[in-house]
Amino acid sequence: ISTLIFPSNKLPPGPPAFPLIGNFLWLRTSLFELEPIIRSLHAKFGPIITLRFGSRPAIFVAERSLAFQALIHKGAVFADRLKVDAITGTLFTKIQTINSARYGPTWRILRRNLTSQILHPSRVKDYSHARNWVRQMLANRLESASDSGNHVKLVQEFQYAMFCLLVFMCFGDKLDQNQVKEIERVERAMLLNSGNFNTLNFWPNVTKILFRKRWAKLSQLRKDQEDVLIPLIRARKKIYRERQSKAKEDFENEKDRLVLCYIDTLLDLQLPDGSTKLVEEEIVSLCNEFLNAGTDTTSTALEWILANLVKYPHIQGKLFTEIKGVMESEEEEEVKEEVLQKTPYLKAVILEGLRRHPPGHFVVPHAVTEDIELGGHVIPKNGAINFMVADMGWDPEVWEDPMSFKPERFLSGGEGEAVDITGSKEIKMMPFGVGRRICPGYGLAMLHLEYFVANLIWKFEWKAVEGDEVDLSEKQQFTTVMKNPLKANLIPRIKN
Ligand code: HEM
Repeated sequence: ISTLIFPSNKLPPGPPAFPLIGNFLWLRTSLFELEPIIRSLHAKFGPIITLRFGSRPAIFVAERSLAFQALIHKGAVFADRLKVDAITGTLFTKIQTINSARYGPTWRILRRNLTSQILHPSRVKDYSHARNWVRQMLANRLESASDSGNHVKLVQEFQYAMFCLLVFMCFGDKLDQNQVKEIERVERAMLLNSGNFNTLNFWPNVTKILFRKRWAKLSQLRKDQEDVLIPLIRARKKIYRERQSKAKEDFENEKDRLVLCYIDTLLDLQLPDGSTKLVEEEIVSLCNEFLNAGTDTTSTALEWILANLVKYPHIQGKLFTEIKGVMESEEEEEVKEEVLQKTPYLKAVILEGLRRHPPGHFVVPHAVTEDIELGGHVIPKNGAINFMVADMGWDPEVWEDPMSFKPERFLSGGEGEAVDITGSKEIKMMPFGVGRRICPGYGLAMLHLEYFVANLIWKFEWKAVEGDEVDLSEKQQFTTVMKNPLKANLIPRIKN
């Protein structure tokens, strides 16, 4: 229908579409596989192109100024998501998640709850003891593995550490290792299979017959998640309600002192219609989002950053010297969060990691609330709009020798000095997206990256394994990860 309203010459240009099935490219499952093809189509057709996936046009924007016009100037129009897809519509509850909610009152309430109750800097500070606990645990696990001469799968250790942290913030308590592993298992199973399920969204009535087994697996994975998370939600709800009834009169005061976890904030959340509260299945979906959004992305970034520090020992040396300069003594075990404001080189290393290796090479697809013009073309309401995050951070017009890892570019006099990653004045890089849908967790993510990189470098000297040099090739696995996972020799620096 949109083709009738908008003749295809008004849409951004692209390869011709086949009737009915659309561009054959949709048959490929992951955007990552399409990335080089999309890049070559940009070279041919320009910075904004259209591909057809099924009946829906997919627009790809590769230029920083166009992304700025869309996400900042016309931000309110470009902040929507596409209508609930078949998978979420069939299996999950109507609310879904912040990420998938349409731009409107429900999205606003869910997002504001997360940002003001959990991700607010004062609340984040309340969880510093949890970060210290996870730091110790990670360091111990890495140390005992390196003592035994085994090369641990570092990225799995990072994932587990981030999971412990996010589980703590979600459920308000340390869970034992088995419980955390169980949550990690059901969450990762869904995440790693998500690529296989994408095809189910095309003509669900047909795929329900053609891909019966895939649909059954999807239902099973969702059921596994509910089986693991619902008992934890109920247990926390009991604690929260008991405290509520015990201290009825001064509950409000107690609430101020109580460190709220994500579940607590969801239990009494009022939805826009004023009366309804979230049901358990909806809370499960929001927990899934919280746990997944903050673990895989951060552990992927950690692996890329440490890989570069192993590959370039002079950068690691410079970083260690900076950290040493802010520590009170060489025996001090923890690089405390308070000193992280005094480490500009550390920040430069993290930013360079996110620029050169953004965990997501595309933002989550956006949609527009109404048909709108961009770059002389029409962006239609039924289209999915993708922004090429990696390409923005590799633009040679901004970044000198963009594919090299050079943290110095973020220091005084460099092209990235005082870069604003929220892109509110100009987009130079956008690892967290920009505008109204910008990742609400970016402050927490930056803190986690700075804290863990600083502590891991303070604790160990990271050296390449002889004959097994660091390989920076990429592969897609929900995020863009190292094709050959990082291996390193970890030599403890501090003798306790
Ligand atoms: C290095 C770590 C992280 C990276 C690179 C990252 C990146 C992103 C990106 C690119 C988006 C999509 C933006 C868009 O659609 O335009 C996003 C959305 C989101 N992220 Fe993150 N993220 C990270 C960590 C976190 C953390 C720690 C949390 C929370 C605990 C989080 C929660 C979310 C949520 C809820 C959304 C959906 C926002 C919305 O649609 O309004 N992320 N993130």
